[in-house]
Amino acid sequence: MSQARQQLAEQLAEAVFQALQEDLNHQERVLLVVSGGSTPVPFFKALAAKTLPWERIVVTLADERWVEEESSDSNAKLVREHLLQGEAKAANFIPLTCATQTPEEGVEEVAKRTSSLAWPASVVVLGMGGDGHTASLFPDSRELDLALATGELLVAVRTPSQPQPRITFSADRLHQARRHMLHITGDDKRAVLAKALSGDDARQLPIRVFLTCPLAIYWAP
Ligand SMILES: O=C1O[C@H](COP(=O)(O)O)[C@@H](O)[C@H](O)[C@H]1O
Repeated sequence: MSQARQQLAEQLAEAVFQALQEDLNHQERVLLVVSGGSTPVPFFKALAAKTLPWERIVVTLADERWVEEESSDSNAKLVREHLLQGEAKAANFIPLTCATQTPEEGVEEVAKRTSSLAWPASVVVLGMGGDGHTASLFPDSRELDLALATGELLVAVRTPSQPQPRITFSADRLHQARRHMLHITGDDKRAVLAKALSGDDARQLPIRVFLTCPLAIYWAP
C-alpha cells in the first residue's frame, strides 16, 4: 500500500467520521452506506479506529454479489473483517443478501429489511470500476436502465462481465444521502473519471449519475 493511498484512506475516514458525528448531534440513528471491492480496505480500517457511538450507526452496502457470506467475493465479508472490528463491532450491519437462490427471488425480502433504515443516509461512499460502474450499476447490465430510472430501493442485476448475479441499491436510492464521496485510486480510474466528466450518458459510464450531485472525490495515484 503506497503512502498516498494510506493517506487518502485516512482523509476519507476523517471526513466520514466528521459527517457521522455532525448528524449524530441531531439524530438518534444514522445510516452509512459503503461500497465493496478492493479499494475500501484501508478506509474501513481507518474508520474502525475512530471513537464513535457505533451502536447508533447503521452500516449497509451500496451493492452486493449474490454469494454466501463466507465467500471471498462477498462485500459483507469485507465489511465484517475490516470495518466491524474493535469498537465498531457495535454498529448495526444490514447485509444485502438472504437465503434465496437468486437475487430476483430475494430482492423483496432485502427491500423490506432496508426500507426502514434512517434514509437519507449521512454518507454514501461510492467506488468505481475501470468500466465506469459504481455500486452494481454496470454499463453492460441488462437491468441498467431499470436501476437508473426506478424509484424502487433495490434491483437484482445480471451482468455478462461479472461471474455472479448481484443486488444493488437503485440510483434513486443512492441519491438519498446528505453527502456523496467517491473513493478511487490509480491513473486508470482517474482517466475513466475524466472521461465521465466530459460527457453525460450514464448508460455508457454509470458513475455519471452521481456527477450531478455534489460528489467529493477522494483520489490518489
Ligand atoms: O464490484 C464492485 O466494484 C466496485 C469497484 O471495486 P474496486 O475493486 O475497483 O475498488 C465497488 O465500488 C462495488 O461496491 C463492488 O461491488
